[in-house]
Amino acid sequence: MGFKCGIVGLPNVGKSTLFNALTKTAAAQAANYPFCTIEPNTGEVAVPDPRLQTIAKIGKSANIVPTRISFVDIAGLVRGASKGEGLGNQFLANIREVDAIIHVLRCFEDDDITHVEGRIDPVSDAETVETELMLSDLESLERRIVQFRKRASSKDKEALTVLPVMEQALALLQDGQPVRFMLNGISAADLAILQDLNLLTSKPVLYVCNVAEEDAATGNEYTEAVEEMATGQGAETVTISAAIEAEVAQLPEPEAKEYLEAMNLDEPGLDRLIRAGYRLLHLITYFTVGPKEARAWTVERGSKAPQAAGVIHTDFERGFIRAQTIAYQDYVALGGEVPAKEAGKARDEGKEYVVQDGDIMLFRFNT
Ligand SMILES: Nc1ncnc2c1ncn2[C@@H]1O[C@H](COP(=O)(O)OP(=O)(O)OP(=O)(O)O)[C@@H](O)[C@H]1O
Repeated sequence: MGFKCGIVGLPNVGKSTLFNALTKTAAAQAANYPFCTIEPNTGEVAVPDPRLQTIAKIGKSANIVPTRISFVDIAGLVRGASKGEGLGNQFLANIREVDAIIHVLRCFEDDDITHVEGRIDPVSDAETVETELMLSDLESLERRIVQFRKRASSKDKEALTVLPVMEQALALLQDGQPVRFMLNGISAADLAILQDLNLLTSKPVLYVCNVAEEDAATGNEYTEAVEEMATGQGAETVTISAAIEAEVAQLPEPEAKEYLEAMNLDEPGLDRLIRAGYRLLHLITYFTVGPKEARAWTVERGSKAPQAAGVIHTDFERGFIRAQTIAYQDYVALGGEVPAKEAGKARDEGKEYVVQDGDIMLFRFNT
């Protein structure tokens, strides 16, 4: 399916270090040099989900197959990017292709690592990046809206439905606010229109505070400032030390655990980040369980059973008849498929069933 989170931020804030850790590869070079990430690098990562181990144990599955999402390491942005400064245009084009934004903010001090603006101030950095995105959206929307206004005045049906959404987005941008602020409570129809406009600031955002090793468990004054800003926007924040994560990612399991314990961390920050990215993309997981494998599958929140079946195979969607569905809690509490069936907890769901996070599903279909 390919749901993508783009890793965005000023140069030298730790984007590539984080991306490397995420994908456990050296594919994206980390170096103390602005613009070292020139081509966008995309990596797929497994979504950590402890429920998968639990159901695999109950279902006596030989293999565990997690679901995956993609991260894209995007070149650093500088002030003026919307006017083509730095790698401006390329940066903006790359953001256009992702579904959500992981905005990395430098919350660590290190005199050896250049800060493009010469001082550590993550809130101001966030504003710099956001301003460039808003300027780019403003320019593209102002250009496009002229046509729509003309068409709407001659009662063009499409223009009449699209224009109010455009006007609302434009008003926000002119007021110095990102378009995502209109997502709260938006109707499904307007959301579809907004998504078609593909504005940079309409994408959901998650802030990552990249801190020094010693602040990984506790955060610091910078992360507090970022949290306050994020809370005001209704956005999530994840505090992580990209430098530690890059090291942990290289270690074998037992050593990684010891290292994390020594740092007072109960799990890799990356696991928290991946799960937060998954939520940001409005994704949920359903499971299939059998002797061969226990497997997690990704669907968008609100998907119906046939769409979920289609993630496994298009034939499953085309020939969908029904889905035997067991809630995760029931599957675990009752001890598997057979006892769940005996207890009447295996429901037969039809085409209109909206899949719930954690459902254990078995599809019946005609080919
Ligand atoms: N939490 C951290 N603590 C200390 N140093 C860090 C931390 N995270 C990253 N660094 C260091 O900061 C430098 C810049 O990191 P990196 O190359 O990942 O930045 P970037 O945002 O990808 O930059 P660019 O946009 O220029 O590619 C590297 O030397 C990296 O090791």
